[in-house]
Amino acid sequence: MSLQEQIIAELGVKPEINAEQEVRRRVDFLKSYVKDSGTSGLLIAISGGLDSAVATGLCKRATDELTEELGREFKTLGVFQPYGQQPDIEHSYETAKAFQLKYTMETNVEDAVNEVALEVEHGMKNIGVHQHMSIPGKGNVKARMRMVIQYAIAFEQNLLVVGTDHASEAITGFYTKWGDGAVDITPLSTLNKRQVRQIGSYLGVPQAVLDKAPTAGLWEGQTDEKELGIKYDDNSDYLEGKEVAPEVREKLESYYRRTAHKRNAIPGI
Ligand SMILES: Nc1ncnc2c1ncn2[C@@H]1O[C@H](COP(=O)(O)OP(=O)(O)OC[C@H]2O[C@@H]([n+]3cccc(C(=O)O)c3)[C@H](O)[C@@H]2O)[C@@H](O)[C@H]1O
Ligand SMILES: Nc1ncnc2c1ncn2[C@@H]1O[C@H](COP(=O)(O)OP(=O)(O)OP(=O)(O)O)[C@@H](O)[C@H]1O
Ligand SMILES: [Mg+2]
Repeated sequence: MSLQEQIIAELGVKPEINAEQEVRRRVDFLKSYVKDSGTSGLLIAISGGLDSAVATGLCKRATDELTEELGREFKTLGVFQPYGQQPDIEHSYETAKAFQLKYTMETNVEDAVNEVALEVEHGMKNIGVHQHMSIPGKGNVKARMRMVIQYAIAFEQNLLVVGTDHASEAITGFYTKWGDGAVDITPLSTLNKRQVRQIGSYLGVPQAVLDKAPTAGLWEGQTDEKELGIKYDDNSDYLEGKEVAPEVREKLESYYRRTAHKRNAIPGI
């Protein structure tokens, strides 16, 4: 078995999908998990990007169907979490509107993130390091602060935190460990980015969101493809078992190996 075949098997990616069937399967998965968990629904952080828009569509269908079938209300709560001013925040609001979310809120992470950064910089002085936090380091604090706030709200409202990780991110480990990677349930797992977009189009994700370049939004000008040096088309081809250029294969497999610690259970002795 080649490494490509092993990765595809581990991440459970199919070479092609039927959007309608995949949506049904994933909505059913969310419904049965929520029902068994005894919670009141789902919390999804909406960034204005594609993955969270698709997850929002799935969550809303699941909680609407549960409400109808069980005769009591199940919620999908959409949480917008800008750091200061978010230039594309209108896409988050458009997503919530497209899926007719009844419950939304905005929680700005800027002050909390800057407070953490100040404490880190203060602490580092004690070991003789006099510098600001690095841009990627502070980016990870943003992702983790979002997670802290999501879990605080989820606890208060008896909700589960929904993650947006999918196979194209899992293979590269392109998420913050214990940040956006720390969630209760991942309805997009086993899909590559092309398939996430296919499902998004089927669900009615706003066109502007379907068309935009994927970004973590952790610093100005950041895009996934620029940071990783790999196009999602190539990443998706690889996960569909297709032949890709040798340099693409090498890069993907190198990210996969380096980020194994994010996908594995915590090592102990
Ligand atoms: N071998 C090992 N075994 C166990 N743990 C290991 C380890 N190597 C590092 N670590 C730990 O992992 C930490 C590094 O991992 P992590 O903190 O995640 O940091 P890292 O993987 O370096 O950075 C996160 C990456 O994900 C991207 N990201 C973040 C958030 C959202 C999105 C998005 O698409 O929206 C993308 C971000 O742009 C960046 O490229 C180290 O500080 C260390 O604590
Ligand atoms: N500004 C934000 N507000 C709310 N949630 C956010 C924000 N930034 C990131 N998130 C959360 O972190 C997740 C990971 O971000 P990621 O960029 O991978 O997904 P996305 O933005 O939904 O889609 P895309 O990858 O196409 O940009 C998001 O899906 C969302 O749940
Ligand atoms: Mg994004």
